[in-house]
Amino acid sequence: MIKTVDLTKKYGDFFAIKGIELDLDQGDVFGFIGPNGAGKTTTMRIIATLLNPTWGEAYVCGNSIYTKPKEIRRLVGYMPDFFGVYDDMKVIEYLEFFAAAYRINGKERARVCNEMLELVDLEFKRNAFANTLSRGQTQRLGLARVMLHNPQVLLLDEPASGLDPRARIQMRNLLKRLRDMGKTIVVSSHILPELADVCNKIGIIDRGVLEVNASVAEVMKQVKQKTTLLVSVSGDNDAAGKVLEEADIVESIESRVDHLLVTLKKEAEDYSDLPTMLVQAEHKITMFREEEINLESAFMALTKGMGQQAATKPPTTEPSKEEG
Ligand SMILES: Nc1ncnc2c1ncn2[C@@H]1O[C@H](COP(=O)(O)OP(=O)(O)OP(=O)(O)O)[C@@H](O)[C@H]1O
Repeated sequence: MIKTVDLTKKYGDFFAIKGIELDLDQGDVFGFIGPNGAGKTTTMRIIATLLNPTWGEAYVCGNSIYTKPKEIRRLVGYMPDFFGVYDDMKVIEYLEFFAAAYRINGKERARVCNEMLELVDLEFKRNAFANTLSRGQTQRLGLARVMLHNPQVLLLDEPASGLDPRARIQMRNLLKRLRDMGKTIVVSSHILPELADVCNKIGIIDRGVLEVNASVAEVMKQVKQKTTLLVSVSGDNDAAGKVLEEADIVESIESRVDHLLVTLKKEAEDYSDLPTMLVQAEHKITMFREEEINLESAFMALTKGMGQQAATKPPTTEPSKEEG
């Protein structure tokens, strides 16, 4: 669906992105994570055919950015991180304006605009002036706009930035809805936890280089150092702890208010003997599960040291030509 090969953009001697290789299938939701200036926008704009790379290739549904940009624009909905809305336009007029630009006419235009307002939960604002919307509502209106021509691919540049927690949740739910519609989505963010439950693949970019590119499950495995189990029994947890201490795979046991925190040795893979040991010692197990990985700390582990080394200063002028 989306493929990039050695995608590189230079400004003078400065590499905004360097050798980016993506391979996304239909229905993939790719969380594109990285600090400010890492190269997320540059990559997305190239895929959207709004910016030429210095070298490398990008394809959307097999169409090359060099030879089939028009086809790509039909297939892609690109939402930039910042976009303006016109001062004197109502929400519905704003959508109708862009629907007309996509040559959606007559009854079809009214139908599509209403459908999009419904999709992003903005029907109640249909007659409000677009410039009076909150940041979250504006972002949702932006999404409605890029969905008007029913693109298969969505490139969303930081759709949740600047939103309060409630609006972030609304945005995340909306992304899930788009995912369930089968869209292929690239969505960028500074932070992994925000995207982890929406995405199936994750890329972490730092100073133009894609440092991590894997499924969410693989990324989690990579950051997971040791397995920790949460265990409790109906009687004396500490007595149960004594039983588990005997197992070779157990590294340490800590007692919490109502459960034990059992950390396994790094090499431990199978811990199915542990509940058996408890049962044989006549303990009744009330809880036995793996502690979920904390996404915040996973992200910190993955991005340790990123963005700290001073990058070569990019020139302030735009030396290469842009189209669109
Ligand atoms: N026209 C330009 N001229 C010179 N340098 C540029 C130009 N556009 C982008 N850059 C540089 O390329 C690098 C990547 O920028 P990009 O906007 O892709 O990062 P980003 O990951 O999207 O960052 P943010 O999260 O802040 O939006 C940055 O160092 C930026 O300053």
